[in-house]
Amino acid sequence: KKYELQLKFCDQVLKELMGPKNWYLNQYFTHPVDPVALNIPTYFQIIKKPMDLGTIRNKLNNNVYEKAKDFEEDVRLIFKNCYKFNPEGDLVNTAGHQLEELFNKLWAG
Ligand SMILES: Cc1ccc(Nc2c(-c3ccc(O)cc3)nc3c(C)cccn23)cc1
Repeated sequence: KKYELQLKFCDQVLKELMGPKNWYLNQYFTHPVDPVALNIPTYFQIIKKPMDLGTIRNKLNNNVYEKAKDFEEDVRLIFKNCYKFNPEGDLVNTAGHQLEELFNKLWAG
């Protein structure tokens, strides 16, 4: 009840981030990174706390987040992981920066 309104806003923001309009950016972040499928065997040695938009969707649906701040932390973890693994200038790194810009705009309300 207490943070219901905050979490409704999170849902709205997530819908936009994951929406088809932004597929060219979110396509890399909608599912957990699969190191086997992507042939990046070292991923879990580099990234200790994997996160993705699909996992966030599940956590939001299952009321795992108590408040908006917890949701925001997970979203920003996606970008942090992306920049740590994908070198500046790479396709996925650039997509991460652009999705982060969109998130910052949406988050500012
Ligand atoms: C050899 C190689 C190099 C880079 C990548 N990056 C990458 C990532 C990725 C996303 C978030 C993240 O924290 C790390 C990686 N997701 C993808 C996808 C879905 C397709 C192609 C490349 N992708 C994959 C393989």
